Order: sequence, then C-alpha cells, then structure tokens
Amino acid sequence: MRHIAIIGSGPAGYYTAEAAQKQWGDEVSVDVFDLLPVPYGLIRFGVAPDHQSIKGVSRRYEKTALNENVRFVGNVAVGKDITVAELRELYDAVIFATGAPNDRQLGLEGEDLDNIFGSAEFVGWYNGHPKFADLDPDLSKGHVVVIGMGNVALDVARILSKTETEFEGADVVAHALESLLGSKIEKITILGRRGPHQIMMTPKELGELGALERASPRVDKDDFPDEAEDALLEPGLRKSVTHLRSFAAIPEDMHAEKAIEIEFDMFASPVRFLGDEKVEAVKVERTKVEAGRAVGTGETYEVPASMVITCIGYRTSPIPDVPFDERAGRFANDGGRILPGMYCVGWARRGPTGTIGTNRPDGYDIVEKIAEDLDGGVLGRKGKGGREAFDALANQRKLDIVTFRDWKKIEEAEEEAARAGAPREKFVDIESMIKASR
Ligand SMILES: NC(=O)c1ccc[n+]([C@@H]2O[C@H](COP(=O)([O-])OP(=O)(O)OC[C@H]3O[C@@H](n4cnc5c(N)ncnc54)[C@H](OP(=O)(O)O)[C@@H]3O)[C@@H](O)[C@H]2O)c1
Repeated sequence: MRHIAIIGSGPAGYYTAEAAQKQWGDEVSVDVFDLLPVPYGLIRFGVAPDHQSIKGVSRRYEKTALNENVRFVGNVAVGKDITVAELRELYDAVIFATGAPNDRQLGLEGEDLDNIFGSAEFVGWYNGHPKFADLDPDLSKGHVVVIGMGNVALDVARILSKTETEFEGADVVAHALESLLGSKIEKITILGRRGPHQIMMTPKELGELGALERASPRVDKDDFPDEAEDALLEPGLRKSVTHLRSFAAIPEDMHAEKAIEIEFDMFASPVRFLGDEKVEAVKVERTKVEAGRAVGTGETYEVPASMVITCIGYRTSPIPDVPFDERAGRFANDGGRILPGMYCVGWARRGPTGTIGTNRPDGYDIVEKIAEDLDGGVLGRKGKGGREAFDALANQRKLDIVTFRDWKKIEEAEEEAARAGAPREKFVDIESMIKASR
C-alpha cells in the first residue's frame, strides 16, 4: 500500500485524488487535507455565487471523496498543526494543491488606503470565506474602480451591479447580499492597461455583462483598431471583441435607462491612489500597446474612486520547508516536481491561469510522474505509515479533525438555512462550521 497526502481540497486536489484512485485503485490510500473544515476551495470561495452550474462540479469531487481509499481531513493547518517534514515521513508522496489564495500587489503609493481591496479579499467576502467575512467594504458612495480586465474583474463588476431578482438562486452570503442591495454605486470603471484586442475576459462572461437589469457597459469606439483586424484574432478573443464592439454601439438613451454605468477605461494604467484615510481617486497614466505590452505615454489623469478592487492575479501562500519561487509567486517546481516525494498541482504549480477544467490534466499528469518515481525507486521500495500513523499523531496533538461525514452535516445545516430560492446559506466562521459538524 502506498500513501499519498494532498494538501488542498479544491479542484486541483480532487482531480489529483481522482487520478490516483484510477491509477492504483485499492493499492493506494489518499488523505486530502484542508485548512478549513469545509472542502472544495476555489469552487466554494472563488467561483461567483451566481454561477451555480460551475459549482456543480463539486458533485464529481464528492464521488471521489466517497471512495473508501480517499478521505477528507479538514481543519488541519499544514506547516503548523503538522510540519511538511512530518508529512514526508508519513506519506510516500506529498502533493501541494493549495491554489493561489493571496492577492498580487500593485506596489503603488496609497495602496493601503481604506476601501481598497484585492479581489481575493472582496470575492472572499461575498463568498463567505472565514478570513474575509469581516471585510465590511463601504458601498455607500458612488464610484467603484475595478483594476484589471480579466474574468475576476468581470465577476466583481457583475456582482456589484446585480438586483435582488438577479441574485435569485445564488449563494452570495447574507451579510454581503444586504450590503450589495443597499449600495449606492452609480458607476464602475474597469481600468485596463491594454486594449480590446488584449482583453482577458471571455465571451460568455462578457455577454452576461451586456444583459444586466440595472447596469449598462460603456466602451469607447475610439479604443478599437480597424474592424478588419478582428479577423486575425483567435476565435474566443474575436467573440469577446464582438461583445465589446456591441457595448460601444449602445445608444446614449439606453445607457440613461440604467442606474449603473460600467465604463471600460482602456489603455489606462494605475500610477498611485489618492485620499487621506479612505481612497478618493486613482491617478492613471494613459498607455499605448507596443509589441503586445502596455507602455506609458506620460499623459496622466485622475479617476474618482470611493472604492477600489484590484483584480490583477494571485500568489500561492509559502509553506515552511517548501521551496518557493518568489518572483512567480508559486512553489518552485519542474513540471510539478518540487523535491523527491514532494509535488504540486494546479495554481500552486502553474500560477493563477486557466479554467477549473485545466486542473484535471494537471492531476493526471502528476500521478503519472509519481508512478514513474515509484517505478524508478525515487520514493523508496517500502510504503510509509500513512493514514494510521497520521491518526496516531493527530490524536497525540488533539487535532480537531473534520471528516467528510462531518462536512456532510455542515452541508445539510447550510442547506436548511438557505433563504428561499438559494441553494445554501454558508457558515462564515470556523467555529459555527465545527459546531454544525458535531
Ligand atoms: N467564469 C470564468 O470562467 C472565470 C471566472 C473567474 C476567473 N477565471 C479564470 O481565473 C484566472 C484568473 O483570473 P484573473 O481575472 O485574476 O486573471 P487574468 O485573466 O490574468 O487577468 C488579470 C488582469 O489584470 C491585469 N493586470 C495585471 N497586472 C497589472 C498591473 N500591474 N497593472 C494593471 N493591470 C494589471 C492584466 O492586464 P494584462 O493582460 O495587461 O497583463 C489582466 O487584465 C483566469 O484564467 C480566468 O480566466 C475564470
């Protein structure tokens, strides 16, 4: 019997557990650890609460989780409750699937002013992540600036704009829903340092932005190159550009019918944040794109801002004893191999790009590599103590472990507490989660 520890129960973690199960069947025992008492990581805390069909992928992970030889070990902080060195003593392979939960910083003056948040914080707040439940963003004033032109920026702009009817069926947590519905936002400026032909937003999500009840997207016609150049774009990007062109063609009287304007300010790079305690404006430099890169033109202006959300990417949390690539913000690895017996998958391996499905081949690939390392003798000829040995240590340390069965009780309690039409009302603090699990 071989023993595998997967650290992180999000998409990367569960696709890897699934791959291991398929590869070795009863010959392997897989423990999937999570810092929190609840599984699924990005699916629960990152995917937008109004995108329930995407969240449905957790049913596939549940199938894996319910296998005899796979178990969920929640509420365990690796690096604190148990060290990486200890895990390596207990398991033949330790795989980090910890994602990229920290916001990248712009490194600009004024970035620590009040009411400036990174998207991990803001998305975590409306998705009920215990770390960000108390964020308390001030939505009582009119102009939000969202920095970045990727799908996270789109999620944030859409969630800030939706009406109560549009939130039907969403699992946005109660504290956030109340605050969002009481917001006084009139304008959202999406700042992108490049242009329409470099946008990272995908067509389906851009289409949703064009169909909001109380918000209307505005794009400047002058930002586009000649229409003939659209034909040179790859099909996905071409569709996104078609959406942007349709936004640019919205007549003024139609904009006027909507309470919120979502303005795309392209070729605009943030320079510094202005304000005393709270943010009041963003100083921006006009850019042009040269060889695909944004280059400053020296022309600057100010965009008023009562709140700022930066949506510019994420970094993995370093863990003691795991080599880290500071520049890239993820574990130092060679195709997922970190050190003999230590691996990484998903965003912790590749950085924060791709869809949820991108993690699936990652999981299968690392399992193949572990199989190679097993065959090559890299992981020793004899299996380690695994599950039993971990349980002995956990008992000794009095770790309060949450099992998958415990999680199902939390899930049931969250489903019972759901408001009409919503799938669940999430617990937003660890204590309540644990209480519901007992
Ligand atoms: N519904 C969905 O399918 C969905 C939803 C959410 C997220 N996702 C995926 O999750 C991944 C992460 O999404 P994301 O939106 O965080 O990342 P992203 O797609 O990489 O977009 C990041 C944006 O931030 C900008 N940016 C980065 N550094 C900047 C700086 N210093 N100043 C100004 N702008 C800066 C980038 O501009 P440049 O392009 O110029 O670098 C880009 O527009 C993506 O693969 C995304 O597609 C998917």
